Amino acid sequence: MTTPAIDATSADFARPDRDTIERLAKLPAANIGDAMDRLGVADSAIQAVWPGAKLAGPAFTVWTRPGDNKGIHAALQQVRPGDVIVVAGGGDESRALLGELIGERAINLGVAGFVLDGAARDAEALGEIGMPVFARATSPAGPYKDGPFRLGTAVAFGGVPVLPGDVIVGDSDGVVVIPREHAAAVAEAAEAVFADETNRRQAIVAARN
Ligand SMILES: O=C([O-])CC(=O)C(=O)O
Ligand SMILES: [Mg+2]
Repeated sequence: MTTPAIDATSADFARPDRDTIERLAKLPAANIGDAMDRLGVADSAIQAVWPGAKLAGPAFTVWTRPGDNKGIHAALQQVRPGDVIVVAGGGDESRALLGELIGERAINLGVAGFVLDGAARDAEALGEIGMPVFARATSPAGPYKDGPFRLGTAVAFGGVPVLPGDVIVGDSDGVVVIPREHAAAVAEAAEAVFADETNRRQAIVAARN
């Protein structure tokens, strides 16, 4: 049996409103995780591949055979500006799923960044062009380009379920996933965590002698 490799409707999923995404983008991933009962935090092995990389946006999901990036090329045909491409790559660290060439194409399309349950390469160049990429590893080894893949399905990413349109936030601590239907409530709760921690920190600093 064969199943279709590309779901033509995969870009049509609902996304949270921009205001909610912008509020989440301003918050530390740690505060967002705390606001979700410490759930929704992807495996901490998945980290920014260049220092200072940050991203926030709705998930465009890709499931791929480990080490194969045909699905990422297909996703670039359908992705919308502001989306984060979420690649469930089976945790494979042996082949880089993307590098600076895909990064440059993503800039042309307004993609907010990539989170990979897999590896990346060209990390320094990705930093120079400012394309945020989070990955489990870096490797100079290139990807296969044969498929199979799926776009726009539910995936498991770093041990966390991700549906298309869920919000992905990544910063220097790692990656969190916010369910789309809870995004506004989580933004509000995480803002409260941030305000509380800011106050507590100021009190700690004020007590310093
Ligand atoms: O060759 C590839 O497909 C991955 C890569 O290094 C790039 O996108 O620059
Ligand atoms: Mg390259």
